[in-house]
Amino acid sequence: MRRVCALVPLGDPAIADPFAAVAAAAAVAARGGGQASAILLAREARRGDAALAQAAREGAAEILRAAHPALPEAPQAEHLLAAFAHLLRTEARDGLFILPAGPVGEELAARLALRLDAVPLGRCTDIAWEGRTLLARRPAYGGRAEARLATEATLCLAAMRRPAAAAAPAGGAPAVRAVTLDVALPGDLEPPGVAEPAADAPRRPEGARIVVAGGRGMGGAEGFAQLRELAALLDGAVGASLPAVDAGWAAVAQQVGQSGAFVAPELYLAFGLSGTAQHLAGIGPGTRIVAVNPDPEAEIFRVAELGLVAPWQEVLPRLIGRLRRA
Ligand SMILES: Cc1cc2nc3c(=O)[nH]c(=O)nc-3n(C[C@H](O)[C@H](O)[C@H](O)COP(=O)(O)OP(=O)(O)OC[C@H]3O[C@@H](n4cnc5c(N)ncnc54)[C@H](O)[C@@H]3O)c2cc1C
Repeated sequence: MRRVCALVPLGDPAIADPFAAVAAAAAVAARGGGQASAILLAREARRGDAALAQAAREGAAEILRAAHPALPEAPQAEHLLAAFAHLLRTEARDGLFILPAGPVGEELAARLALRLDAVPLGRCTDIAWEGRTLLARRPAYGGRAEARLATEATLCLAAMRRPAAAAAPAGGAPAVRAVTLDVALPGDLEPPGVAEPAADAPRRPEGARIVVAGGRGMGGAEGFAQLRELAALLDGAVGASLPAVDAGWAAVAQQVGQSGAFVAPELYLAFGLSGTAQHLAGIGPGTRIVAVNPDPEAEIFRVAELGLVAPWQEVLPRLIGRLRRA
C-alpha cells in the first residue's frame, strides 16, 4: 500500500467538515493494513493546535502542520491550490491524497491533479489496493450506476466523505512536523461574488443539528414558509430537493443531494420528498430520518426511522402549534 494522506484546509467556512478527509484517509489506510498521514494547512501554525488534536483523534499517525502567513483569513481555491501544489511537490511526491468531499474539496482535488499531472479519481465512495493497483469506486449517472476505476499511478487525488465507521485510532501520539511555506500565492484576486451573505440569507443546512426538508410534495411557497417556521422553532435549517429549488420555493444553497449540499444532522425531517437516490446521497449515514408522505410506497420510508403516511398539511401545522405552545 502506498502513502495515504489527508489534505486539510483550515479556516475555510465553505468546508463544513475538513476533518472528514482524515477520517476517510484513516479508513482507507486501515483496510490496507497501514496508517494515514495528514497535512494541515492554515495561515498561522498556532491556529493548528486544536486541529492537531482533532487530526490525531480522527486517526492520523503522522501530521505535517503547514503555515503560510500570506494565506487570507478566508482563502479562495486559488490560494489553497498554490499552497497544496507546493506542499505536494516539496514534501510528498507520491501517494493517494484525499480532500474533504464538497464543492471546495472536489474542485481542489481535480485542479491539483491537473497541476501535478496526477490521476483525478473524483468523489469516491471507496478506495482500496489490490497489489499495486488502486481500485476506486464512485457514483455515476446520478447514482444509478457505479464507476470502478483502476490505476497503478503513483500520485492520485480523490475527495471523500466521512466514512460510516471510523478507523481505530492510530495509537500513541502522532509524529508532528511543522513547515512554513514561502511559495508565492496569487494576489489581487477578485473577491468571490458572494463574499458577504445578505443579512436575510437563509441558514445553510450544512452543520445544522436538525434539518427540516421539503420536496415537490410541498406544492408551493406556502408549504416552505411553514417549513421555515418549524426550522426556526427547532433551531434547525431548511433543506430542499432539486425540484423544490427549481420551483423557486427554496434557495440553491438549501438544496440537499448529489448536486447540492451534503448534510449530516442528528435529525432530518422530510416532508413531501419521495426519497430518490440523488436526494439521499446528500444525507449522512448516521442521520435519523422522519418522513411525512401520503404515499405508503414512497422510497423515503425505506430509509426513515419513523414514517407518517399523511399529507404534510395534516402534520406540519399541528407540529408547529405544539412547539409554539411548549
Ligand atoms: C444528475 C442528477 C443530479 C441530481 N441531484 C439532485 C440533488 O442534489 N438533490 C435532489 O433532491 N434531487 C436531485 N436530482 C433529482 C432527483 O432525480 C429527483 O428528481 C428529486 O430528488 C425528486 O425530488 P422530490 O422528492 O422533491 O420530488 P418527487 O420525486 O416528485 O416526490 C414528491 C413526493 O411528494 C409526495 N407528496 C405529494 N403530495 C404530498 C403532500 N401533500 N404531503 C407530503 N408529501 C406529498 C409524493 O407522494 C412524492 O413522494 C438529481 C437528478 C440527476 C439526474
